[in-house]
Amino acid sequence: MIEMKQASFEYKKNQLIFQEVSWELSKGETLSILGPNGVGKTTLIKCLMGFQALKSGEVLLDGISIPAYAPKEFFQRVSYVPQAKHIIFPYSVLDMVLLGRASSIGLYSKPSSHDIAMAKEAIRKVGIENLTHRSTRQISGGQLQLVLMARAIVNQPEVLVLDEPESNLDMKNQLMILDLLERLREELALTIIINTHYPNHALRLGGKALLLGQDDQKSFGEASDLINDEKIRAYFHVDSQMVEWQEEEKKHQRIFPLRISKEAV
Ligand SMILES: Nc1ncnc2c1ncn2[C@@H]1O[C@H](COP(=O)(O)OP(=O)(O)OP(=O)(O)O)[C@@H](O)[C@H]1O
Repeated sequence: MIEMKQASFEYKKNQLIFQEVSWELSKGETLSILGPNGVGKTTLIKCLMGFQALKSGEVLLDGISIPAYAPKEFFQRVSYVPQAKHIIFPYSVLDMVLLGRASSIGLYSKPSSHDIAMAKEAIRKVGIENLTHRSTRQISGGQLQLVLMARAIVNQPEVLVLDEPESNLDMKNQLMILDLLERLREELALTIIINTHYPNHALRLGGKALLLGQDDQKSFGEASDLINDEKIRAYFHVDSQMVEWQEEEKKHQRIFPLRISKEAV
């Protein structure tokens, strides 16, 4: 459904950020992108969204290369959720979510009752109806992240791309975001691509993972296979301990960082 094929990118000539990265996702699958700071995760997401042009390789949506799509169609089908910390405008929650309808509303028109109904439905889906008329300046970071998620789903996209949506949130809000992603995936069959610093969030979300590391390291596969003590040492230079347990017939895995690996020093 969406795939990256042999993708390479450089900001400066002959300084590759990533090289020949490939992965593919079916409809309704999740991809977690993991790797140390500065390795190129955000850059890869920018290339995926077409905000940066690849040096070589391509991104295909339903087998068609992104530049072949009219931007309006592409951005209706593939929606991006930025990190909440970058939002500074004093819009109400409803107006912020309506911004997601901007491409359908037209430059000089007012939102129709249909646009407003869609915005309210998106607000309901993420569970923040009580904030509808609040200013986005007067809500918490976790609540703002939910507003941005409502804005991203207002056009009923097929793919949701999120750049570290849980990074500045406390434990409860992190779990709220993960629960919401799981619910949206179930209810809307959304394909989810998430850039995260938390291997445990990738394990919790399940599906696929892409590991990016230094010296052109890269691995793609099932999150539950890929995330293990050996890979955490190789990619993050940290010794870790995987813990597994059974709950309601379901096997769970979480990985705990123990110390900086001696092998890496
Ligand atoms: N606009 C830019 N121009 C030049 N170099 C850039 C630009 N943006 C990022 N870089 C560099 O590209 C590399 C990858 O950056 P990127 O932000 O993609 O990494 P990341 O894995 O998302 O990092 P983090 O986990 O810290 O968010 C870094 O070395 C960064 O300094």
